[in-house]
Amino acid sequence: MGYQHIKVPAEGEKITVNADLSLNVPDRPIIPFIEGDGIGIDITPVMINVVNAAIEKAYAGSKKISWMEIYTGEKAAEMYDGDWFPAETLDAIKEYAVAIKGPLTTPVGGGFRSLNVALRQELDLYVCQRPVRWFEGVPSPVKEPGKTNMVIFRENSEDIYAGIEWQAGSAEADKLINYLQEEMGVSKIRFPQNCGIGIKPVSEEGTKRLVRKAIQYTIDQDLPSLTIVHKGNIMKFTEGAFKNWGYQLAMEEFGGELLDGGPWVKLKNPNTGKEIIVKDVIADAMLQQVLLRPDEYSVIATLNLNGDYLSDALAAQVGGIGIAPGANLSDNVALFEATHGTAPKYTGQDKVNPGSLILSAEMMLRHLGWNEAADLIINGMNGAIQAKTVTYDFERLMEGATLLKCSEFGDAIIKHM
Ligand SMILES: NC(=O)C1=CN([C@@H]2O[C@H](COP(=O)(O)OP(=O)(O)OC[C@H]3O[C@@H](n4cnc5c(N)ncnc54)[C@H](OP(=O)(O)O)[C@@H]3O)[C@@H](O)[C@H]2O)C=CC1
Ligand SMILES: O=C(O)CCC(=O)C(=O)O
Ligand SMILES: [Mg+2]
Repeated sequence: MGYQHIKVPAEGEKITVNADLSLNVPDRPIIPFIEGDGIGIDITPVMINVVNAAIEKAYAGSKKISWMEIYTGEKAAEMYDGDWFPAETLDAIKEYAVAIKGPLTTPVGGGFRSLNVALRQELDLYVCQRPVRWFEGVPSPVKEPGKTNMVIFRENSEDIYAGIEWQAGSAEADKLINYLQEEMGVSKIRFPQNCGIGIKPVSEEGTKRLVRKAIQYTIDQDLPSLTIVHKGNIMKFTEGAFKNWGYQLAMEEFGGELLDGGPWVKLKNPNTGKEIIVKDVIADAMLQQVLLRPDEYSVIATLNLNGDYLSDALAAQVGGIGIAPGANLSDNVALFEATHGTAPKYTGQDKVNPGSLILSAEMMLRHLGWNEAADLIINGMNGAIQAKTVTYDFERLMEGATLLKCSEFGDAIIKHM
């Protein structure tokens, strides 16, 4: 495919996806990357350096990534005459099947909609997978951070988060409010004049495809439980339905049975014969559960907005969003990205922690089956942290630590591989 601004590397081949959704990964795959806005310019080059070093060390030149820059956000707007979201970026991600991105700016309360959400929607990346684990030595506000070891499966395509909303005073908001009042008998809109309004779609199909991935992950990783997190007591037909469909799926597709009459479900891991408990917790209670009894939770399946909140809250328990990785997944495309945003006040200072994006790349390497390189990244991260050579976010909370710049922390990871 010919691109306008994307330069396809001369060397390298495409990753392709088989009918059974497994990947064919050449030894020199072309991997598209979006540098990202704000601190993207600091962390993305460091991530690339660390990944290249890990691959070189693991495979001594027999494998190598051909990086291909693609554009979204501020950099795209400059290159594509004000287009923040060029169509060829989407084409490239689809064509190359695996990509990684830095964070992108989203204006609050107006301006364009989130480019991050748009990427997930346009590519139907319906799973946002965010593992939360503690690295020994990382400073944490909790007493026993090692007890926090969870993987969030956040529904990534539906919910109030999808941005279907109209501004107060707009003709569209007035029309919808009028429709709700006149046609649907709604009398509970407290101040119908000058009232913004949003829509929260949650479907059976959207819920089940997310929960299916979460249960499969629980089975594949031999984990003890899956917790459905929802606010179904209040939003009965969206969040409550998410819970019900989740349990239903566990029973119908995974052979689950009610535990002590329900609603919890137990199912057998077909690989290990061990029991997996599928349970649910209401979202507000979950925020205190994860602090008070973190070791009772393992895999979490939740809706889009809950998952957004829970991701940052859980990340804080293990050291903060500076080391919180993630993946956005469809059945045939994977786009890896950090949990945090553009942290604009730190842009270009070579200061922030590149750990989140590096660990997102570590997930990407496992997705490719390049586990040896992924393991080296984990070794390097452990080594750098245990040597107390860390970026500002950890250094300010650690006794006797050495403050490193963003790029120096990347070098420290490479040194400790
Ligand atoms: N997927 C994406 O691309 C995302 C984009 N965003 C967008 O990013 C912009 C900024 O959002 P904001 O709410 O400030 O959230 P951010 O996640 O960008 O930053 C919030 C705070 O988290 C800490 N932090 C973030 N990244 C790092 C890092 N790499 N290392 C160390 N500390 C870090 C900093 O804390 P401290 O001040 O304590 O040092 C920072 O001020 C918005 O436009 C938002 O929409 C937000 C989330 C995800
Ligand atoms: O798109 C954004 O600006 C925010 C996204 C976000 O916070 C997230 O995905 O965790
Ligand atoms: Mg977020």
